[in-house]
Amino acid sequence: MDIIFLNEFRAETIIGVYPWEREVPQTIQLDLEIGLPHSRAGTTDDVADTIDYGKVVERIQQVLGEKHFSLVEALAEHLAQLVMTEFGAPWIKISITKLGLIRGVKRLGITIERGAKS
Ligand SMILES: Nc1nc2c(c(=O)[nH]1)N=C([C@H](O)[C@@H](O)CO)CN2
Repeated sequence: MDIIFLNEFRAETIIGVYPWEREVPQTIQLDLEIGLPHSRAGTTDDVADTIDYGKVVERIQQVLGEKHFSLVEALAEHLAQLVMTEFGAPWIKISITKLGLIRGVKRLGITIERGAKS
């Protein structure tokens, strides 16, 4: 399977379980590996034959501006389902990282994998 990756994609969103987190946007980091349904683009050299990673970034930024989750688990699940259904990815691995939120912990978050990797 061919895999597109997006590393250290940083964006602002409202996320968290505490009242202050419902008011103040936080910078989160997203790391994605997105399986492609086929490897055609390697020979056709045509963006129509792959998943356009620019469009994935735009769509995720839109979601982060519009939807507010409590848990990193829920955000990861939502984005995983979105990329699979809207972009036709058969498999995705996504990590959501909160940065420097808890004293003594540099990064914390979740990694999930959905779909089938061939
Ligand atoms: N498993 C999780 N635990 C916690 C989460 C979370 O998203 N998943 N979130 C919080 C708070 O929002 C935290 O980020 C603030 O310190 C606590 N635990």
